[in-house]
Amino acid sequence: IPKSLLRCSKVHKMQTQVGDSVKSIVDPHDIDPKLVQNLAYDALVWCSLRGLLVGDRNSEKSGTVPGVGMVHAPVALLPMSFPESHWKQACEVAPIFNELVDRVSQDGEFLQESLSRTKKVDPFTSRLLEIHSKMLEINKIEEIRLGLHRSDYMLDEQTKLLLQIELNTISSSFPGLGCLVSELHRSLIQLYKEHIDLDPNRIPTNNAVNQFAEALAKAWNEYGDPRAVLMFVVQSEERNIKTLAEIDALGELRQDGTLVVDGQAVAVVYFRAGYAPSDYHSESEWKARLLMEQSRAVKCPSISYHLAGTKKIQQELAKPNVLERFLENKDDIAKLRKCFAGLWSLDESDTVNDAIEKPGLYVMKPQREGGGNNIYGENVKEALLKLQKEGTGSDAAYILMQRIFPKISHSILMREGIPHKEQTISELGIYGSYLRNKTEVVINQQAGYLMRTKVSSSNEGGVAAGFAVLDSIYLV
Ligand SMILES: N[C@H](CCC(=O)N[C@@H](CS)C(=O)NCCC(=O)O)C(=O)O
Ligand SMILES: [Mg+2]
Repeated sequence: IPKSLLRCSKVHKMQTQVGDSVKSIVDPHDIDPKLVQNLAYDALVWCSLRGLLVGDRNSEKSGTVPGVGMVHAPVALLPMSFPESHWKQACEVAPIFNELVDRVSQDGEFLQESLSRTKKVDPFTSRLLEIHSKMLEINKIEEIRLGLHRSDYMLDEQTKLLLQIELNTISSSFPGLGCLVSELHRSLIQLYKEHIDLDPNRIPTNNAVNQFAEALAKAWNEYGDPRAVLMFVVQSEERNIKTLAEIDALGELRQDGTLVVDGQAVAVVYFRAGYAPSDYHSESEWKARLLMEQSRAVKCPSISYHLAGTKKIQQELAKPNVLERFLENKDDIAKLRKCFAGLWSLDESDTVNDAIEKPGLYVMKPQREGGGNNIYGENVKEALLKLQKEGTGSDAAYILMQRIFPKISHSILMREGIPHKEQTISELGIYGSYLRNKTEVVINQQAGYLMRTKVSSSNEGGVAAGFAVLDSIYLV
């Protein structure tokens, strides 16, 4: 570190009482500006060398030619402090949520019944349900089931409750980049240990990408055909993998149920697309989805896993006595219930009226994935009044959820090479991997984490959507 820095005063340590021990955490906004510049520079070099990169929206070549038009991923400069007790709680419920998704996925009647009114007013979810119905009609059994989930939480400041935002069962983003951010922060703290009094070991190890890859590989192994491939389904303009349209054009189903695409048998289909209406440009994509679902290939997710991850199912599972339908262990049920935020259908008129009066306390959610779809603040009131006026039953396309208010923290967000001091809130995602073959549970584990930090004034969260940055956690 340049000598000039060594004269910097030690970074303020903000003493905070956590439980009975005094822990020191650094307030990033107190860090000497010169030190911030050096931290930022070293962080950018690290990102460049270690592939903590994303496509650069400003470069027209980005996304077409490998390695061209990249920029460092939007990251926080230092990790976000997070209570160790809540970290442990989030890790502990991961395998229970994995098992719940699997049990729910096997209850076709529950899925169809819970989504029956949504089916009438939400064309996209209706198409998914049609594929699911077809599978029920042919009594399709998915013997090998693979789930690569991410359960997202916010820590409610007032109640200190860790509350689940949603459980993603399809295309759970950033297992790869999330691991790298933990390593970046550990390296920076190590490098600047003379100036920043933090312990790199308080950043939990994050092995999400390897654990996801291991689950995909083991699913391929369970399928049992060494010549068969693992196929990623992605949005167009990506390569070496397939879009839904290509699968329709190149895919076929053999008599024995083997899925063959472009002449190759497919053992595992891993969806990193197919979760949004925009992924289905025509009937071609829907035919591809059905073709894959009808096949023996292991789908990640299957149509049932996909439906089990809808907000409507999340809301139904939060109703009294519903978890008891799927899980036996009372302690497990209690652990899940403890992290359920308020969740209501729009049939509950008291709640709807309260949301019209106090819209800021609610989030209104359609059955959509991929970010940018939820309704906040005054827009909740307008949307509810509009639905009441229309009276077309379209309210079944939405759920209402308690708005969670996490603690506002100081953070320095790196965007396009520039550090920005911001007031932020964060959302912790815990990855879970689950692999089952008939009655054998081959994998059921917590598989790393993703911390996303965004400017506190922003309603939407997504990193890809450009609101949040990738972060890691510092246990306090
Ligand atoms: N391009 C697709 C993006 C897939 C996607 O949006 N996934 C949802 C869960 S469904 C998600 O994880 N959203 C949080 C990521 C963020 O904050 O931007 C991919 O990566 O496969
Ligand atoms: Mg989601």
